[in-house]
Amino acid sequence: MSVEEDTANHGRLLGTVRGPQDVKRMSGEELDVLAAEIRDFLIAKVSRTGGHVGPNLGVVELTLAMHRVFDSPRDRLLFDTGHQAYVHKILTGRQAGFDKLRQRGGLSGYPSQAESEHDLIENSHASTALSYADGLAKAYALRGEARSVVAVVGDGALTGGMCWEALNNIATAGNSLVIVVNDNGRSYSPTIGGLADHLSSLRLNPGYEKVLDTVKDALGSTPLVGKPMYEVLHAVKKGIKDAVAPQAMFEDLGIKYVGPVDGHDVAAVESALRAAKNFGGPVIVHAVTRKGYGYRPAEEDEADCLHGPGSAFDVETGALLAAPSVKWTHVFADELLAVADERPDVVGITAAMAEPTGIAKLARKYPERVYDVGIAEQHAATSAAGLALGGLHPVVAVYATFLNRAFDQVLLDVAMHKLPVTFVLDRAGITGPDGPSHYGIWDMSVFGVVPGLRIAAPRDAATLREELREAVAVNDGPTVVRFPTGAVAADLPALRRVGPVDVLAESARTDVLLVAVGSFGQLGMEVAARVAEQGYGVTVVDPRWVRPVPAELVELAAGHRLVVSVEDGVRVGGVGDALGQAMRDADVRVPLKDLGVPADWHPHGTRAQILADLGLTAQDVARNVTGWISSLDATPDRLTPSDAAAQN
Ligand SMILES: Cc1ncc(C[n+]2csc(CCOP(=O)(O)OP(=O)(O)O)c2C)c(N)n1
Ligand SMILES: CC(=O)[C@@H](O)[C@H](O)COP(=O)(O)O
Ligand SMILES: [Mg+2]
Repeated sequence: MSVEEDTANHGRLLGTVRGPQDVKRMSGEELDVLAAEIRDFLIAKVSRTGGHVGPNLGVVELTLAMHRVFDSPRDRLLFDTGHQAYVHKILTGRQAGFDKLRQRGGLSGYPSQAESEHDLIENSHASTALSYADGLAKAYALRGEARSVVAVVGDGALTGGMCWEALNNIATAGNSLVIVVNDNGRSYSPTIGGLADHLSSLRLNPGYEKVLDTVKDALGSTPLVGKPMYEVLHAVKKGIKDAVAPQAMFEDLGIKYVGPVDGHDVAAVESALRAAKNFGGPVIVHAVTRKGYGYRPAEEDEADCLHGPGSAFDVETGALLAAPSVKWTHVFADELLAVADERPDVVGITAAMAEPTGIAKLARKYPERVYDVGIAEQHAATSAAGLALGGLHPVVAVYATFLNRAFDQVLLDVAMHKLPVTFVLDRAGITGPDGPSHYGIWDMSVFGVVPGLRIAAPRDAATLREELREAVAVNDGPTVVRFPTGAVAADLPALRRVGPVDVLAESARTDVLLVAVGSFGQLGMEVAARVAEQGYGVTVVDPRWVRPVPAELVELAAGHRLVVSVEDGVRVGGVGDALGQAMRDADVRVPLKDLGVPADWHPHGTRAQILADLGLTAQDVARNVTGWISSLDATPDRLTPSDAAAQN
């Protein structure tokens, strides 16, 4: 089936859209049909690949209006977080790519400059778009370029501190700039905080609740997929008005406010955007939308409106097709609850991701002991410091990649004060579909330099439970427990423990000490088996607490001919690097090879694919180890201290 045929199957009009200019000349009726066809397309495609179906169903009309009012790429359209840019990609000639959405070599789930001149921000971390917009608008003003800058920012992203730093500057700069607040009332779950309450007070304009409910009921009776829903959407075009109301919070900042406008009415959004475009200064257009709009399984998904199913899902129900598995997150959630039952001082913090991080389980039993701070990881870290100063032991659960932005807070607000805060980093290491800005590969290097901070990397469920308990038992400094995405690794019992270090395998020969960090424990066992076939003895160890490097690891190194470390984190400054330094400090002159992730922007794909691309598989590591140890045989004069000691 050709791309045209495939696209046409999702709608006659959609098949004619090759770029933004094709939507500029469409009539209102055609736009309603196109919006329905785009929804049909999104549901059909993303249900096969997984992805951010809920957020994108909520911005169909919004994105159509933006591309009709502005001239991308001369005018710059920015998407905060970027997970809601699928419609933008559909309108900018990338419909054919959706069959390989978020797959290696296929379409990124976020804007990508390599894909299109229409894309700019590739970082999937929230709350950055307004800062980019401020900078861009200043550049165009200074260069005398009459180009519009439009930034779409979600109500969730707006709870991030950077947004307010940007708004403060945007107001002062006074440059022409359009900020579209895509207000669907949710991050994953309902957006928290005073700002969210303020936005909802605007949304509660009686005109909107009634009309949106009418739309919802009408859409509810429409077939989910297939025949376009335009007659229903068409029926609501009339009767929805822009409500241009002065808004103290924003206007006092010096930023004009337009809205709230119904974000599902192309004409209404267009008129608001045109007004904003021509205003000659910064303007906020407050668009009220529904996450998952027009797709009942998403609209009715209490947890997160099908925010981002990680894989294929059933179109009729929205349920994932893959068989459920026990995830690292589930093990953490269960153990945290068990700890909280015993420790009334233990509290939880989430940055708008209670369900994805497992903290929601604690919140369901102890709602008063869990704090959702919004998408505000910096605040989460220092608020945790406050909680600790108040005599509690906070557990801050975030994805590893998102803690990067709170380095200063962890270093100087938590660690310098030697405060008992535990950071649980889910999705540590290579994750896969979300690509480079989601890879949690920096934590063991970046936070490994923090004085007094200890990092644990469990290898399975048993050690996750054990190391979480060890972490919350530490009361003289911060701790980190980090684990990867996906199904938890099978339990891997230790033969014996040397200090904090678990010995997983050993042999009569002590040729190689293989330091398998965290979930690479199983890989280490497979490597040992492969290398043993070549006649060499491998001792496989799991340090468990990887930073600072345990002294016992250095002692074990001294008894071997070669040390190899392998970690799901960047090499530079990683565990292997730190072990090498510790060995040098102890004058242990055994050759060390440290394997890990190169510090680079690695493409999206599956976790397994990316690790294979990086040579982080048992087969590749075994081949390298065998090569290294056999080359040592070939150069007997290069004795190691252990060999020399053995000769005396
Ligand atoms: C710094 C950071 N923290 C957490 C996330 C995870 N995350 C991705 S989308 C999202 C919710 C965004 O809500 P909103 O901005 O309202 O956009 P919507 O999905 O509602 O369109 C979150 C928390 C992130 N991308 N960046
Ligand atoms: C956009 C974002 O940051 C999250 O929605 C992310 O896509 C979730 O990833 P997981 O699928 O690993 O929960
Ligand atoms: Mg939102």
